[in-house]
Amino acid sequence: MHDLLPTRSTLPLHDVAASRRIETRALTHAPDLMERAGLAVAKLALALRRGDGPVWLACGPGNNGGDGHVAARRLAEAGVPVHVGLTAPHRPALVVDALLGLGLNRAPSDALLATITALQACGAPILAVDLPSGLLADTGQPAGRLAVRADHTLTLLTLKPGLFTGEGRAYSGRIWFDDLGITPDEPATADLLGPAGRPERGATSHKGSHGKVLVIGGAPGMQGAARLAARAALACGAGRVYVDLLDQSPNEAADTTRPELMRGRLDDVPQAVGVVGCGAGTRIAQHLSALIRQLPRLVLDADALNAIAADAVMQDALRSRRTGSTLLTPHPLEAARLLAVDVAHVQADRLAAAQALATRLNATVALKGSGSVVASPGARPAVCASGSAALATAGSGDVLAGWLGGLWAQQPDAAAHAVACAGVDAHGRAGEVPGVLRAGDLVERLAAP
Ligand SMILES: NC(=O)C1=CN([C@@H]2O[C@H](COP(=O)(O)OP(=O)(O)OC[C@H]3O[C@@H](n4cnc5c(N)ncnc54)[C@H](O)[C@@H]3O)[C@@H](O)[C@H]2O)[C@@H](O)CC1
Repeated sequence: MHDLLPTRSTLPLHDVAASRRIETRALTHAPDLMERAGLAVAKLALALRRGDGPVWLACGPGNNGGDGHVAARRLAEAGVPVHVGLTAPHRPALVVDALLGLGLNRAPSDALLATITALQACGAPILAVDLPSGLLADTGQPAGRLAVRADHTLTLLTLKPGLFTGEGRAYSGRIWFDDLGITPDEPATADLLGPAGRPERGATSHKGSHGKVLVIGGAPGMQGAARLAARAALACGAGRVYVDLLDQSPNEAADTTRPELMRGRLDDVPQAVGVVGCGAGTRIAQHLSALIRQLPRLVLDADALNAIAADAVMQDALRSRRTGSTLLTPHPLEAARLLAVDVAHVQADRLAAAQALATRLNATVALKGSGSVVASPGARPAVCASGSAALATAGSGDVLAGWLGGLWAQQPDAAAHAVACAGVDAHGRAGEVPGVLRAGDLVERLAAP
């Protein structure tokens, strides 16, 4: 059993169907799985309980509840007072939520909601078994109006996508994992991203070795967005970064506080990685067709995505680009516009929405938000477990787009999917601070070795 985040390597995620298949096969040679699960829960409960009161184990009707009963027996054997039931004991030292796990298949009944409310109100820390009860394992959405908000979740046998995307991080608390001694014999449904190294900088390399980025955006009043993207591309290590501001005479400096940045246009650097759309407003629409046609590698963000959502011809142009050469970085509302659905639909199943968009536009999609999803046509999707609410701030998306452009410039042979996975994870890790992170400071944190 170990504390899972931050991840140290890329790990497999398995959805409910895959987890069930793994479990069924494992049971043929390890029939004591539930004993192993219950023991793991008891061990963690011992470490987490606060005070001498009883450990309250709220056990549901299925095997999740079964894990809870085994844990209760193990705790009692260790001399720990336990209370098994659906109503709260006096001053519990810990609550073990073993109401529902993988088997959740409908909105919780009123009776179940009452228990969830009681365990939430009793004041003790909550340890959820496998999943917080009421949270859907595949999507990270509550099945009804309430799910348990756990302080800790010990997930068993497999890692479920819903712990890491959608609302998963808000409900799961600190995530622990015990594989119960079983190696999954089933392909991952998705990857949980681990840290990726930075592009190598050879001892004899020069700026020409590290590629070019062209940032196009910054309409009236929104130049900061394009400048943040450009600074991020520069901080990432791109050899040359050019900015085409849509609100400036070509003779003005790109960014007076960053003299390393240059002015440039598509015709000046036709082979650059394009980072298009940051603070671009509606003006970007008139440039997009040429950019989509000409730039060999393209990161499209913000207003570029909105313009594409509104133009079927542009969508066709995007589809006809070489697979692996386009990277879209929508937030959920932008993804919803591109898919012609509402945001709730996107958030209800972020993995599915990102995959649908990737297929529809023949592009890699980095769907932002808690548990960013990277999806590409024909590739296994990835979920990013890093990041925090500190990133919920103006400009952090511009920084991501620029960072992705900078990474790609240095790895001309990389497909968009690999670039997106590396960049999204690095951005998330740099954003793991308490409080709020200003986007300019995020660039510096990303750049730090
Ligand atoms: N079988 C085994 O040996 C193992 C089981 N494990 C545990 O087993 C769990 C899965 O067990 P189950 O498949 O029995 O599923 P659950 O225990 O999650 O729940 C299944 C039961 O809950 C009911 N239910 C579903 N949604 C409900 C709702 N909204 N309101 C009220 N009742 C609802 C179902 O009708 C069914 O009776 C895993 O999450 C994990 O905790 C793991 O520990 C691995 C080992």
